[in-house]
Parts: sequence; C-alpha cells; structure tokens
Amino acid sequence: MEEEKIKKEAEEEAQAQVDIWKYVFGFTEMAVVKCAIELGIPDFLESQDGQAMTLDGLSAALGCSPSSLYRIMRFLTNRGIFRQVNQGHGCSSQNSTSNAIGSSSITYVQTPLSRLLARNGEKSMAAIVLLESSPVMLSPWLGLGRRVLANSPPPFDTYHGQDLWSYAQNNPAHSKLINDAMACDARVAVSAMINGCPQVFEGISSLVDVGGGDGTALRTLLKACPCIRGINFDLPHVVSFAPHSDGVEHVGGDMFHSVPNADAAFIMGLTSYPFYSMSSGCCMTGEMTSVSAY
Ligand SMILES: C[S@@+](CC[C@H](N)C(=O)[O-])C[C@H]1O[C@@H](n2cnc3c(N)ncnc32)[C@H](O)[C@@H]1O
Repeated sequence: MEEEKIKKEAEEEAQAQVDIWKYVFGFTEMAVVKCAIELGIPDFLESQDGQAMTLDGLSAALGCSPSSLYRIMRFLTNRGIFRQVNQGHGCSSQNSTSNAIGSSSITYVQTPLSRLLARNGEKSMAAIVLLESSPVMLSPWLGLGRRVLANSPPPFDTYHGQDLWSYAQNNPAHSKLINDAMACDARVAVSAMINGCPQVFEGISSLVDVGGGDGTALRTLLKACPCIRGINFDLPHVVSFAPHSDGVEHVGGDMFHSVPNADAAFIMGLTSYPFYSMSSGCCMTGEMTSVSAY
C-alpha cells in the first residue's frame, strides 16, 4: 500500500515537472498564432484553392527564409493549425521533420483551425487574436496579482489610467482593433442566433443593438430579417466610423444616460470584457418590450 502511494506521488511529481513548462512558455501559443496571421500564412494558403503549397513557395511568397518559416510551421502543424503533406509519398504527417529544411517536398494545406485565422473568412477570428495579443490588452494581465491584493480597479484601468472605452476613444488605431474584433464575434454569434432561435425576432419591427460596435450584428441580422429596422447604438467615436448599411441607423450616445426607443433591445458582448453591469449602472429611458443579454 505504502509502495503504491510512493509510486503515485512520484508519477504526479514527474507529470508536474512536465506540466510546468506549459506555464513557462504558455505565451508562445498566442505569439506564434499572431505571427502566422501577421505574415498572412492562412490568407495565402486560402488563396491556393485547396492546393498544397511548398515550403519554398510559401517562404518566397511571404518574403521570409524557409528555415525560419519551417520552425513556425512545425509548431503550428503540431497544434493542428495547417497540415503538412509530404508530397511524392501521398501521405500526410503533422509532425514529420524527416525532410530537409527548404525541401520543395514539404507542403502545407489549411485545416479548419487555420481557416479561422484567415483575415477575410466568414468565420474569421483573426481580428480577435490580433486584439487580445496586442501589448495594450496583454500588459494589464501581467499585473493581475496587484489587482487581487489591492482590490483596485480593473487591471486595464490601473495599467492605462483609463478604462478600455476611454482608451479606445483616445487611440483610434486601438479602437479599430476592438471594432474589427467585435465584428468577428458578432458575425458568428448572430448567425448562430438566427439559425438556432429565429422565433426570438418574430413580430419585431425595430431593434436597437446597445453597444453594437460597427453594426456588424445588425447587418448580419437584417440579411435574414429584412423587415426589421435596426438601430446600432454605441459611443460616438465608434459609430462615426461604422460603415453605412441599408436598414441600419447609427446612433451615438452613452447607454448609461439613455438608449433609443425600439420594439426590442439586445446587448451582446464577449463575457471577458469589462462591460460593466447594465442593470446597476444604467438608466434606460427607451421603451423596450424585450431585452436579451449575454
Ligand atoms: C464588448 S463590445 C461588444 C460589441 C458588440 N456588441 C459585439 O458583441 O460584437 C462592447 C461595446 O459597447 C460599447 N460601449 C461601451 N460603453 C458604452 C456606453 N457607455 N454606451 C454605449 N456603448 C458603449 C463599446 O464601444 C463596444 O462597442
């Protein structure tokens, strides 16, 4: 019995010594995926219409050295982001390193995961990765300990001296990163809503999307429900850059003061966002017959 306990403890300790490296180098997952998006690897492979692309061809197209690219691709194929196909053998291998680096026999194709990283894909998540991996968003996480100890304001506010939305107002480039990222989320979430519970929108002739970003959610919804008149409500600096779309009116304002009248309102957002409690902070003067949140 004692022997078994000692053996189990030794196994757990050995496993811990392996697992700890996930925390030491955890950031590499995000860094390498960001690198792939910035280099445009998913977009380039997507443009090949399913044809496998050689390592040499890919590095020439991207303007980088085959050996550096090979190391990035080896990491990514190991995670199921891209698939390595060894041409000439008709077989595929995710981890094979047997080919010489730079060999034209190493080729890559897209996978469902890498397709999500193409910038223009219908279900693209590239903009969310680029937002969350930006130094502006990442740095506050590194001060989480101080936030817990001091029960101070959210890490973002403490680090940047202002909340996320004020920061975005003062930094248009970051505001664009946020809006593009939210648009990715909106496309996927609204499509799922329309497919999963279309009855929610029955009988509604006007709908206000509170915190609707650049209006992607309403644009997506109105394709399926063209009879609805959409009001995209967000902060003035956000709606001032929102693209025009028939059937969608952009209104700028502060939801903690009032929101436009409509038959119904919806509020949607990534739950990890510092999107402070609507119920405690806001006073809505609009008439609303139904509200669905998160
Ligand atoms: C997490 S994003 C969600 C965007 C969009 N609903 C989506 O899910 O894709 C929150 C949105 O609320 C907006 N917002 C933040 N504070 C606001 C306020 N006081 N009044 C109106 N909009 C606000 C932000 O500009 C941002 O577009």
